[in-house]
Amino acid sequence: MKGPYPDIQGGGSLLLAWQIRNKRVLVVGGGEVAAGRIVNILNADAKVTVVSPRDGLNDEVAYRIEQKQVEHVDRKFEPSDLDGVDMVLTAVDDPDASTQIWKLCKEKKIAANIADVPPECDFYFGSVHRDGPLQIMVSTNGNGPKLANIVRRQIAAGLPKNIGAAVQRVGMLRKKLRKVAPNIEEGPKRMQWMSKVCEQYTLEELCSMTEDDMEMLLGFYRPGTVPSLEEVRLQEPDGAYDGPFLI
Ligand SMILES: C[C@@]1(CC(=O)O)c2cc3[nH]c(cc4nc(cc5[nH]c(cc(n2)[C@H]1CCC(=O)O)[C@@](C)(CC(=O)O)[C@@H]5CCC(=O)O)C(CC(=O)O)=C4CCC(=O)O)c(CCC(=O)O)c3CC(=O)O
Ligand SMILES: NC(=O)C1=CN([C@@H]2O[C@H](COP(=O)(O)OP(=O)(O)OC[C@H]3O[C@@H](n4cnc5c(N)ncnc54)[C@H](O)[C@@H]3O)[C@@H](O)[C@H]2O)C=CC1
Repeated sequence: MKGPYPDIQGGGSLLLAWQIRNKRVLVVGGGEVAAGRIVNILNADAKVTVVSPRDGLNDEVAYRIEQKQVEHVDRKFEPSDLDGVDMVLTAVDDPDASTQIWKLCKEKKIAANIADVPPECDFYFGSVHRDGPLQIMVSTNGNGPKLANIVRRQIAAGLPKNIGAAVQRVGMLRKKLRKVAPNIEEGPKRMQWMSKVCEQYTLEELCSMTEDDMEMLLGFYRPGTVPSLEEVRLQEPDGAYDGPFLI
């Protein structure tokens, strides 16, 4: 019999938003695959070290090194490279080296992605769409990386143009709200109010919210009710809003 709870499908992977900021990531190899990995982890503000002989670097990786976006160790991998490292990504054209690194990572319990050996990966990369603070990742769980890319681009094409900006504005408002209603016991009401703002305002309205609008809106803060943005702006002393009601 079908129960009231979600069915378990199994066989998937756990998609998470890993907070790797300021953690140390070791990239072994400096070719095309490494270049893609480096973009992903720099976008998450990690501290990146690339171990790869200089003559094997592709142009993009060489550029990252030259710009000091990553540190570079100009030689092949050595086990001591794993000291103090939080995550390892290998992208080398040498299966024996990959396997050696994977074994060492297992011993040291360091999470690793071994680009050429899916069964040895603790996690896979996915195809990621990024728009400001919004990220959308598509995974086919190893079945079809190119298809992941195609699905991701299709999803991105269907998104509202200003969705990233709306997310950024909502982030600002949530931060300010926590200052206005900081107490833990206010949590459920605060969350309901925030959900209501997101549902009630259009994306255009969310994007257009200035800091003055936010301060004024929060001045109205009463759990359970959300005034329209028009009402909020009418209260602003600097006449920030000159819509139809001001005539
Ligand atoms: C398992 C996984 C482990 C991992 O690397 O994390 C893995 C493994 C392998 N990929 C291979 C090939 C290709 N990979 C791409 C592209 C991407 N690969 C990515 C992820 C993943 N690749 C993980 C599973 C993700 C999932 O299933 O959803 C993406 C999504 C993310 C990223 O790499 O950052 C990125 C798109 C980025 C974007 O769109 O933005 C292309 C297309 C291209 O290059 O244009 C091709 C050629 C076409 C094809 O094969 O589809 C091969 C060699 C196969 C062989 O030798 O035949 C292996 C090894 C194997 O399968 O044995
Ligand atoms: N997961 C994925 O999305 C994909 C994985 N691959 C696999 O990833 C691997 C790397 O691919 P590419 O970047 O295109 O190769 P590449 O040949 O462009 O680069 C390999 C790099 O590894 C370096 N290297 C080799 N041995 C090393 C060692 N012992 N220590 C440090 N650096 C070392 C080389 O100097 C070079 O910079 C290949 O095995 C390929 O089959 C390929 C395409 C996609």
